[in-house]
Parts: sequence; C-alpha cells; structure tokens
Amino acid sequence: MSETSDSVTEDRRETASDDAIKNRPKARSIKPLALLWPYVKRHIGLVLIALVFLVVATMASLAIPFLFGEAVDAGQGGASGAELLATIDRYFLYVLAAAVAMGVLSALRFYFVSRFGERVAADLRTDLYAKLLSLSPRFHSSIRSGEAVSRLTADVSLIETFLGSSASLASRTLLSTTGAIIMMLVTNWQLGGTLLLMIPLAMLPVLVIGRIIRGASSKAQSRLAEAGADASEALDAIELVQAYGQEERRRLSFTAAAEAVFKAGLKRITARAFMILAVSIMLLGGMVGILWLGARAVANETMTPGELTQMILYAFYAGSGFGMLAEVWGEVMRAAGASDRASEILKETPDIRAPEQSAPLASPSTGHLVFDQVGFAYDTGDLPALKDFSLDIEPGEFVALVGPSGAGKSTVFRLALRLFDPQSGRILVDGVAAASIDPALWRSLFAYAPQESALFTGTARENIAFGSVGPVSDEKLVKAAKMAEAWSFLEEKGGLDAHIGQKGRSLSGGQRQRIALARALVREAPILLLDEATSALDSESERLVQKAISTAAEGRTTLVIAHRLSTIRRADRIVVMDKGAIVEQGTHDALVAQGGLYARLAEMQFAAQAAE
Ligand SMILES: Nc1ncnc2c1ncn2[C@@H]1O[C@H](COP(=O)(O)OP(=O)(O)OP(=O)(O)O)[C@@H](O)[C@H]1O
Repeated sequence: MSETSDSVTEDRRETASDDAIKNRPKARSIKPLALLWPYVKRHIGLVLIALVFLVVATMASLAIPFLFGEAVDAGQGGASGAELLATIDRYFLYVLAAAVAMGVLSALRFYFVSRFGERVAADLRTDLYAKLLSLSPRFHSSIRSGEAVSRLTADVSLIETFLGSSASLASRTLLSTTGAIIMMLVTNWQLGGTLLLMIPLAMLPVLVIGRIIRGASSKAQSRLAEAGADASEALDAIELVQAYGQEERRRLSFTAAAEAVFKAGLKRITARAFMILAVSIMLLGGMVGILWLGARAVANETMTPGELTQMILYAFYAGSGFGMLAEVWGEVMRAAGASDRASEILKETPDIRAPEQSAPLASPSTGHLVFDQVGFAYDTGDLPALKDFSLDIEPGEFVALVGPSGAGKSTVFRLALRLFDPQSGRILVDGVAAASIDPALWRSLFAYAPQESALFTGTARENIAFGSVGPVSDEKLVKAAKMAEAWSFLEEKGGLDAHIGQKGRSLSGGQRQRIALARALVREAPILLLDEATSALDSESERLVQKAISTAAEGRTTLVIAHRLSTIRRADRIVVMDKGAIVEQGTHDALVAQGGLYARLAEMQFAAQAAE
C-alpha cells in the first residue's frame, strides 16, 4: 500500500478539476496563504485532530516496509519447522496490524481534514458574498464583470481543495518521504545514499516536460475561456444574433478558438507521451538498479535479504513522494493566488459606511427631500456629473426631472439612494443629513423603480415582495399589484405564483415596469424615485403605466426621471437639467412660455407624437 495509491483513492477525488478553476492564476509565493489563518484558527480543534491522525497514520505506513523486512529475515534465520512458521506468522500478523491501523487512521484523517476544508470554504464563501453585497457600485464597476463571481466560486473551491486535500497530502508526503529517506539510510547508508542522489536526477525530465505541458495548457485555456465568454454573450443575445444574421461569423470565430485549443492539446499530449516514456524507463531502470546493487550487497553479505526488501519499499515511498510533491506544489501556488484574490475583497472597506452613532429619523417621515449645493464626479469622469445642485422637494410634491441624455438625472437618484456619496454639499430628509444616518436606515425612506425594470428569475410574489423589508402578506402584495395596474395580467398568468421567466423575460416591457412599480409600492416608503422607461410603449400600456404612476405618487413625495409628456404634464414642478446643473424649473406652461431648453425638448416630443 503505497502513498500514491492511498492518495489516489482518497484525496485526489477532491481535487478541483474544472477548467475554470484550473485556469485561475497562481501566486508567485505562498505568502498569501497566511491570510487564511483567521479561518484556520476558528476551527483549530479540527486541525489538531486531523494533525494527530496524519502523523500516526504516516508512522503506521512507514512501519510496514520495516516489518516486511524483518519478516523476510526471520524466514532466513536458522530456525526450522514449526518454530520458523510461528515466527513468520507472528511477523505477518504485525504487518497486517500495521496495515489495518494505517487504514483506520487514514480514513479518520481524511474525514477530519476534508471536513475542515469544507467548513472553511463555507465560512469564506459566506464572508465574501456578504462583503460583495456591502461594497458600493464604485467597487463593482472597478472589477471586471464575472470576476467577483469567480472569486466566490472558483477561488474558494481552490482554497477548499488546498485545505481539505493538498495541504494534508503535502504534509503527509513530506513526512513519509523524510521518514522513508531516514529509514533507507539507517537500513544501508551506502545503497541508501546512492539512491538518494539518483532520485532528483530521475525527477528532472518530469519537471522539464511538466513545464512545457503547463505552458501549452494555459495558453489554450485562456483562449478557450475567451471563446467561452464570447459564446455565452452570443447565446444570451441569441435573438439579436439571429436577427442580424451573425450566426456564421460567431461560429467561425468560435471554431478558430476550438482549433487553437486542439493544436495546443496536441502539443500537450505529445509532451505527456514523452513524459510517460521517461518516467517508465526511470522507474523500471531504478528498480533494476536497486535490485542489481542490492543483489550484489546480499551476495557480499553486507546486506540481508530483509534489508533489501525494506530498501526497495522505502525507495518506492520516497520516489513517489517526490513526484507527488511536485504535483501538489502547483495546487499550493494556485491556492495562494486564490487566497490573495479573496483577501483583496475581504480587505476592502465599503466607502459608504454607517456613522458611529446614527441620527434618528423623523417618524413618520414627511418625505421632505433637499439637495443642498451638491457636487459630484465619478471616479472615471473628467467632468463633474453634478455641479452645485440644489433642489428642495416639498412633502407630497411630484417633481419631474427632464433634460438631455447625460445631463445627470440618474446621478441625482444614485446620490439620493446613497449608492455614491457627493464630494460636496448635503442631501437631507426632514432636515437630517444623509451622512449622519446609517445607509440602510436612510434607504428605507426610498422606494425605487429603475428604468431597466430589473426583475429576478422566479415568481411574481418573490419579485414584488423583494421591496418589503420584512415578511409581507399576500393581501398586501395583491394590493400593490392592483395599484400598479399589474394584477389584471398577473391574474391571467396564475396570480402571485406566476413564473415571470428568467429575469422577467416572459413579460412585456410595460408589464415588467408595472411589476417594478408594485415592488416599489410594497415598500410603503415616503419618497418614490421612478426612472421612467425610455422605450416606447403602445398607447394602452402607456395609459396603464401612467395610471399606475399617478396612484403610486398619491400621498408620497415623488421624483420621476420623465421622458413622456403625459408624466411631465402631471408633475407639480418640472426641473430641467443640463450638464449636471438645473437650468430651468417651473410648470409645463410656464417653461414653454419661457422658450428655453424645455420648450425645445417639448416641441421635439410633440413633433414626434404628431408623426406617430
Ligand atoms: N458609473 C459611471 N462612471 C463614470 N461616469 C458615469 C457613470 N455613470 C454616469 N456617468 C457619467 O455622468 C454623467 C451623467 O450621467 P447620468 O447617467 O446621470 O445622465 P442621465 O441624465 O441620467 O442620462 P440618460 O438620460 O441618458 O440616462 C454622464 O456624462 C455619464 O457619462
């Protein structure tokens, strides 16, 4: 029972084999692994138990060749007949006992080590996700799309493999290889020493060819990953791809990537074939060498046949141990890379934090929202997105924000919701500044319906209830759906249990908006922020959405980014923005009479409507 077969049956099963996981970059040193220490410390009891079983199991496995050797020599002794048989029986009983002990201890070690790996992975995943959810959109826009999810899944899997398998395998192999080397030298230092010098020589081709294989794999894999991302984007937008007749172009670019992967694969398998050749010759040649030198030593009587048996078995332990260490090393470095990336996220501090002591909010809030000389620029923006922006929205007022694209309308919403904080000025509700309040408490003042009515895969119930802070009754959900003019179509689709498809795709644009409105209404917040969809709705849908908006606005302060004249006309006040500043405000009629930017925008809308 060698280390190799032992590890194949137990631990390697746990090794991360997924391509996405294998392609995660490695670290240059093992230093980042230290970042896992707090997680290890949390479960130190499990680690200690695993460590005890690891040491004892390795010792039992090292005892086996020794007992074998003793058994062989006992058979060679002068004794004969019944005495000889009894000695042989006794020794083989010892070997059997050591083998059983090793089996039991290895099983226990496997259980505790793997359990530890799973435990830490679960803790780490939970912590990472919680941190990702707490970080502001600023962080999320700085990280490549998909990368955050890869850190949550692939990187944590790598760490899990490391803690639950590779780390134990590496320390066990290190322990048993060192033990085997010592035992080789103790058994016969001349032969042991010679073999020891030969092992690194035998490892050389494995290391060199291994490097070639890895180089070929990583290039091909990154090409495949790119092609995969392309394919997933194309399949996600399959309607667009087919409508534009882009199937052939997409197919060809994927085929080119697939062929490149094939060529790299060919290089890899050729190198691997040479590796098999080299390893077989080295292993068999080594064995023949030991037997040859050993046979001569036995003939010269400098060694007993039992010692030769021991030597062969220990040499096998040491040889396979070196091979295993080389292989595990890659996994260790990959895990170090993964913990580096995971800790990068864990170390991040959310830039929008709760103050030490949150100021109290007026209860109930009147919904009096004030922007006081607010100035804000995005990290990547050259120009400020908002300049000296001041707006006082009275409780219950309905204000429409209008202005050309890029004027800063959505930015006003983002700041109100504290997804970003302004660089200058203040935002207040009922006279209390946003910065003095816990962001979660502050956000509870707002109900928000975005332009791209983001819905989640699931039922209408889940999507509408998303707006509520605590559990919410079906009655309330239905009431919100009715107010948002969403109930009539939902009822036909099966009510609250209606499945709305992946990201709500089985609904029409107008229906999605009304579900998003229902979601905002369930929140019963004093201020409603509504980003009206720009896409054209048919007149019936538009009528229903408008009716829903009017109902929603009743009794609460409402700020709408408005694109439709019907919404704008309904507003108590229209605020016209351009280049991050308010340029005009007033009622529709007053602004038209003023003949400024609004009058031009309104004229274009009328012309467009007349043309329809
Ligand atoms: N995440 C971001 N990072 C950097 N710049 C941004 C970001 N979001 C918006 N901007 C920039 O800030 C400015 C204001 O954008 P904003 O989205 O508020 O305009 P908007 O009036 O809502 O436009 P639209 O009507 O087209 O939605 C624009 O110049 C835009 O390019």
